[in-house]
Amino acid sequence: MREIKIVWVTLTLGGNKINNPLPICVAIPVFSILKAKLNAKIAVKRNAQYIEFRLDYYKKITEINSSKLSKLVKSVPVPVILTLKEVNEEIQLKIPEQKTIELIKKCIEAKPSFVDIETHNTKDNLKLIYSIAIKNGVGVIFSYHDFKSTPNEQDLMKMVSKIVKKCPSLENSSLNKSIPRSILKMVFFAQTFQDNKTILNICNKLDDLNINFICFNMGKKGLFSRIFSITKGAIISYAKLEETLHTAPGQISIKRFYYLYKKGEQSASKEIAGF
Ligand SMILES: O=C1C[C@@](O)(C(=O)O)C[C@@H](O)[C@@H]1O
Repeated sequence: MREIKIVWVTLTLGGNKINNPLPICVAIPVFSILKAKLNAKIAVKRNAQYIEFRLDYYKKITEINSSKLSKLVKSVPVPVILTLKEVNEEIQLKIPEQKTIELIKKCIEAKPSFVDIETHNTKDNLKLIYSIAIKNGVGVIFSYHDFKSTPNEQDLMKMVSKIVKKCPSLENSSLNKSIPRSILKMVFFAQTFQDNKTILNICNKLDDLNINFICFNMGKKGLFSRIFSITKGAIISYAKLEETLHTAPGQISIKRFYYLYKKGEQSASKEIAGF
């Protein structure tokens, strides 16, 4: 029975089986520094390989300093990603682009493994952040989010080449794949289960291009690609710590991520597909 399950995953995905631990990043909304540190520690105990601190949830975000940020960075023994979204509808937050850039500079001073910046920022700002980050030994994740839909494969590939041109460092990201300094992250919203297939095909293409990438679907119907993009070359996928701590639609807990990844059988796929 067990063998059948494993064969099913291989046949369905045609990808690589990832051995334990899975490259999961647990995204932690930072409501308070103390709580965020505690939650990050729990996530690491549950086998998180990366921790993302979402600073846009912090009430006094505009006053945050690099000593507080460095407390977050040092709180766990795994690579830390510091980021903030300029618009967070959940808590009605909107930060102007220039302020976001200032805050990301502060994040870099705290020396995380990565900062994560949205690709809709100007090319000059993306270049500026990348050059400061690299001087400080910090990697950059260039993020694109679509919270409504998943474009078709052709449009997605057009989008990839546009973003790669805007963030030129991505073109060279393959030079040192073992120490990624520059990662392309593209996250979409699945309206149908078919959108997962589109995204997994894009993962294959990005892998062929030797780009360090993260790519999956948000939303309930996007669970399949969230879980299995890592078998298609995506270097990280995202989960939450527990129910109340979500930072995006369709996130599941790290425990459930492991459970569904390991289950990998047809019944699981039905569940993942939201049938
Ligand atoms: O980009 C991502 C992925 C994410 O949107 C998710 O769907 O899990 C969660 C965000 O916190 C993170 O920055």
